[in-house]
Amino acid sequence: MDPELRACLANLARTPQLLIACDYDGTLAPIVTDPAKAAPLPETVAALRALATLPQTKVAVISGRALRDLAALSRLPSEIHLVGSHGSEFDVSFTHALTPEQVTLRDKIYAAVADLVRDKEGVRLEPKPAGIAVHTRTAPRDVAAEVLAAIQAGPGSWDDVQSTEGKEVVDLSVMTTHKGTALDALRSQLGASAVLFIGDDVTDENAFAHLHGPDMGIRVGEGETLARHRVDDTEDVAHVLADLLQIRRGWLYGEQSVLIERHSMLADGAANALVTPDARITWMCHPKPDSGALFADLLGGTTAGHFTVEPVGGGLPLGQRYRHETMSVETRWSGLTVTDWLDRTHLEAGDAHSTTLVRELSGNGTARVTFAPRPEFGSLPVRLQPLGDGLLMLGYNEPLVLRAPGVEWEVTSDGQNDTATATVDLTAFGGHVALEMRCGSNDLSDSALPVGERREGSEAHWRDWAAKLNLPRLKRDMVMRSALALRALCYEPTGAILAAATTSLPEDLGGVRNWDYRYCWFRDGAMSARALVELGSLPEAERFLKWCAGVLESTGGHPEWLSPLYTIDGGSLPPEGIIDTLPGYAGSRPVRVNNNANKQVQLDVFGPVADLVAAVADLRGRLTDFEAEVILAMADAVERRWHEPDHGIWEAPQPPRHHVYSKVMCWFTIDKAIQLADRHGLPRKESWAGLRAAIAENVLEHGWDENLRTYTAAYGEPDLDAATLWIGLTGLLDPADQRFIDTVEATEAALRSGSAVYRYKRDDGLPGVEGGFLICAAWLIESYLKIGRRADAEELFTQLIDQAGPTGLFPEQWDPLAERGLGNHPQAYSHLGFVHCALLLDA
Ligand SMILES: O=P(O)(O)OC[C@H]1O[C@H](O[C@H]2O[C@H](CO)[C@@H](O)[C@H](O)[C@H]2O)[C@H](O)[C@@H](O)[C@@H]1O
Repeated sequence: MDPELRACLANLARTPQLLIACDYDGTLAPIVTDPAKAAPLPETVAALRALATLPQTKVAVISGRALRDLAALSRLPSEIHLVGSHGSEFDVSFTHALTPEQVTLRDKIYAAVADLVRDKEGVRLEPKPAGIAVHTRTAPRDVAAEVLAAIQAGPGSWDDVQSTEGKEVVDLSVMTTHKGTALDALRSQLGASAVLFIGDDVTDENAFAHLHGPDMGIRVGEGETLARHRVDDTEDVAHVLADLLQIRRGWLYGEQSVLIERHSMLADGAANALVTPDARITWMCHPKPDSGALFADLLGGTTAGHFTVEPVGGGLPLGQRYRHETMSVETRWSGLTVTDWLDRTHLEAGDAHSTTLVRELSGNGTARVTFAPRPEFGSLPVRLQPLGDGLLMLGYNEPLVLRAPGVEWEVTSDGQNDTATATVDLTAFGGHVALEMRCGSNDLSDSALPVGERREGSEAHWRDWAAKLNLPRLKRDMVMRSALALRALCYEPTGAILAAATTSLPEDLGGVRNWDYRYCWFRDGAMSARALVELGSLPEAERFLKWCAGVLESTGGHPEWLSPLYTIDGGSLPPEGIIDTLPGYAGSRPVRVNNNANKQVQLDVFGPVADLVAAVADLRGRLTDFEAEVILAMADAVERRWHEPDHGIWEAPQPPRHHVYSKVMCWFTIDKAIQLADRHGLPRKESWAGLRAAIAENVLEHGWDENLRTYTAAYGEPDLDAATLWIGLTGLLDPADQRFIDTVEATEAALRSGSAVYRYKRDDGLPGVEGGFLICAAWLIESYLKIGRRADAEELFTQLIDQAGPTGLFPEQWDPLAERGLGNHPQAYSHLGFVHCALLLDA
């Protein structure tokens, strides 16, 4: 196939809502002498049928034939829209749409044509609901010319009669529609974002004339045309459709869905990036981790942007690992090692806007490098210009260069975007090449500090930090990796902590449970910082609490009005949106940005923050003024709102309920405030003791279900929730109390399935089924320990270990049947749960 045609098809295949419309005779079916015997090519039918079953893909045939004849001849299934009579007949009851005058006129045409062609050798008539086709293909040439002239001078010239000439046919109709108007109607009816039209005849030119924007037209065979592309015959059409099917299917379902947990994260303390087990940068946002993606291959395949290094000879890597106690990742093949890391130099100089991704290639092999940045999730077409010691990206208002001295690039375009490729013989470079993608810079010159020194400096940051941790003996290295992952999710410039590095990795493969976690939740952030405090590191918690204090200020003295989450800068999130040009991980759509949960009421969020303040004060031995302000604000918020129903920790888009977990966390907040007053001199409020007792009494009475003999998810409702375990984990209920033991057992029975612990099983109003939550497994492990079931705790912990990817990172969830991770990655919840359990079990 012509490469330009293929490139355009590939672009078209990536439109969110595609309409494929084809003419019938001469396009799907080869032209034959007898119109009643025109059958479509079987390969064409197979491709059309398969295309029509794809999501976000519609198929239509727009023919000059009567709809009834088109259906009978083509035998196409009902999911393919058929339009007959040159775009007039959209359904079989069409004849009823003719006015009595049109019926009279059509019958007059039938009679006149019958008279004109009587005794004319080889001329065939094909009556249609709104007119008639006069075929001359089998007539002697002189007879054909005579009949054509007579028709044109006769009924073809009458008022309100439309005469259309095609291949050895003239069509007379009392309707004035044509294929262009039919295409317009289909486009709006089906909500197409782009259209492919394929046709072979003069009548198809009306459809080509109505194409615009990202649409594509293909003319079959000879003849003047408005279509931009041309193929020879109906067999070529079959090839085009088969190719389109393959490309679109790949795009919709994910060309290569690397298991979520197998991705490793690079980080510099502000930015992050994900790398696949075979050294493809598959995810990176710029200028901030919650900005638009520069590489969104993870959610849209290679066309959504990637940066790949591979050996020219191909083959799977020998392995991949983090360089010891750092956030640098090494991927090794025989003769080629790729070392990926994010340079901290700018950040340490106070520049949080710039990010440098360094990819060091070493060895004696030959590597192929493909650089395909696609800013803003691929919505900004870019050009790449070789310049000096590298490449300059054009078409993006953020400067970006790739420094690669001595590397020769070949730049190709797919019509929209440029891609740069290079073959690098490492021996010719002395065994080492450094590729530096500098985001936020157009400087291609050599840095003051050599790459090796910068790597040393960046790695020393992580190593020095890790060296100060109090790590357990149990699974020391994995806990270290979890700690580093949590540290890497901390956004140093503001102190915010991301819930995860990604958006829209699915909780249900192929489903719609895809959310954006690149923000800072009070709950998740506090729990993350708390886990690091448990490991002996205070700065992340101190910075996070400063971030909290900043956000609190923005409530104007109303901490009870806090949103559950904010941007990493402490701002409110814009409304949730969808990137409909991305097909999603393994076809899991939609890809969402922002998160509407920020408008929910979640009254539990004060508890983890209060717990963090208490842990920080205990470790430091003192409470600072701004931490005191934070805890007082949290206690005030609880006092004002604890009695209200809320949306709860899991953010289901459902009416608020009196969630047991939220009430428990309100109790926890006051309990921690009292503890801080006792231990660290926090000014005590008289009301706290009574408030704490009132909340406890309320939860213990209303959260209990006597029939089920368990605390449930919400007052008066029978569904269970793993978060309810916190009734015992906080100490609100003595873990030795039979009601807690019963709750643990009921939770295990209802929500645990093998190695997975589900958060709940109730219908949450969303389609699809999700995996077990790793953090819920951690809560159950802690609960087992609290009720003296150590062996069960150890067993579930071992199962949790198996859910980590090869470089030790955890996603949000686990599918115990498919044995694969689900949800955003790496997920702070999962890592903090793992750290906490390892510390508990190590004791
Ligand atoms: O819009 P189309 O689907 O291409 O229909 C246009 C006309 O196609 C048919 O006639 C043509 O195909 C016949 C079978 O191959 C051939 O014998 C004839 O010469 C062609 O003109 C159909 O019979 C007409 O009604 C359509 O108007």
